[in-house]
Amino acid sequence: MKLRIQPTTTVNGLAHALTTHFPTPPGTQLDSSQLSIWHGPALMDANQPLLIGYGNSIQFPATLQTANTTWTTARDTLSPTDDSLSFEEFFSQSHLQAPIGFFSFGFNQETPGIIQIQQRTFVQTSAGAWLLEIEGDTPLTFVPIPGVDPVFNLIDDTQASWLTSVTGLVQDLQAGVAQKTVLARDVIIQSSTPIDLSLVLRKLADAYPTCWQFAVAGLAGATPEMLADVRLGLVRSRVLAGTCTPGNEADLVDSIKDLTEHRFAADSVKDALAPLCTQLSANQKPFILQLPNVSHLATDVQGELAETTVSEGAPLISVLQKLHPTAAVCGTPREVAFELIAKHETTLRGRYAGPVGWMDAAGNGAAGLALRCGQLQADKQSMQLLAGCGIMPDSNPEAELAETRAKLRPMLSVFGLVS
Ligand SMILES: C=C(O[C@H]1C=CC=C(C(=O)O)[C@@H]1O)C(=O)O
Repeated sequence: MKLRIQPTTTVNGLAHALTTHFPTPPGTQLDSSQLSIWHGPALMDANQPLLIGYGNSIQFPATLQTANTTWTTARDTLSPTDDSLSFEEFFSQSHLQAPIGFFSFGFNQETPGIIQIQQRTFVQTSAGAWLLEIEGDTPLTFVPIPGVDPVFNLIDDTQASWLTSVTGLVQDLQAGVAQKTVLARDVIIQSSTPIDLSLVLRKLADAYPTCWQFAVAGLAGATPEMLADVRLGLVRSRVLAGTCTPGNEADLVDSIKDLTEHRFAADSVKDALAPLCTQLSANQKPFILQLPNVSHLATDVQGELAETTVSEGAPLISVLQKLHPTAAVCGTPREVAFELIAKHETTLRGRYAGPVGWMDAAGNGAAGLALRCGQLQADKQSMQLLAGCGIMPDSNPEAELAETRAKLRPMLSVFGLVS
């Protein structure tokens, strides 16, 4: 297949990019299941590209373990058209290797993930903007705008069973089975009309500018946690664990429970990255990341990747294979926590809490942790929203339940479902 790359007009943010480069015919909206987005702030000194993909051209099922070969197959299907910028010219302008793909992997190996290169991909970096389009594909398709305003309904019937699960897990933790385990629960949003994820992400971008907005194959949200940004031989990660409601940060920095919970998560990242890096640094003490709905203890980690990590396959994938699942979404020790999740959690995580992001042909890119998000269902009118908490031996189940409510708030607000 052939790919045409052309410079295009730069835009001022996500909303502007969508209206300028993905205009819909009158009376239609974008089909949420065909939309991929990556948008968000710089992490340390690494600016994030703004990426929007539409039209599911090249789609491969993949797990993190198969991702290297899957990505090589996917990217090698494309060569430039005669009237395209060459891939070398595109690289010299953007520092990205064409083509560019989106991915989203499951929390566990059994869950199918996806790698895809889309029919039209808009790419904007600090150096300019480009459109990457697969030649000769069928025309892009859109869905009709319903004639009536949507009505949203929330089904939140997991609170009681989750409290029971947390109580059982706390007993196991107090008995010394593990030190920390993350437990998640879900709620369902039902809409009277097809959900427009482009609108959802525009609202999240406005309300949560310090988070990374993402959408891949119907999984969409705004995550505050960067699992790994891998570019130019460097890896950067933001680890979050330990949470309070805004205004209670002074207690958070003194809470032994939260500091310990955070240390497990930060150590899991540093320990996984150390063998892959020649040099690794991190904040000595966690800092506070303030979001509108919650504040977190945060640690930023940065490393120089060893030559072997960079030269074998896609470096981002190699890093993710070692990192995932960190103790921010699984627990400590990892294998025991994984078993405790299987024992106590009744939620189907799917791709929630897995890596989600983008990658260029050379395997550089970024993966956020798919948190504060929802999965669009097959009917395109309902979404499963998920939120989890790091449970410790001294966790209070009611307080953890309140924390899930706070973590669900960004997505619920978009639908007007919180007061
Ligand atoms: C698992 C989630 O959050 C993780 C990330 C930050 C803080 C967390 C906590 O304090 O429990 C969790 O480890 C979620 O948002 O669903």
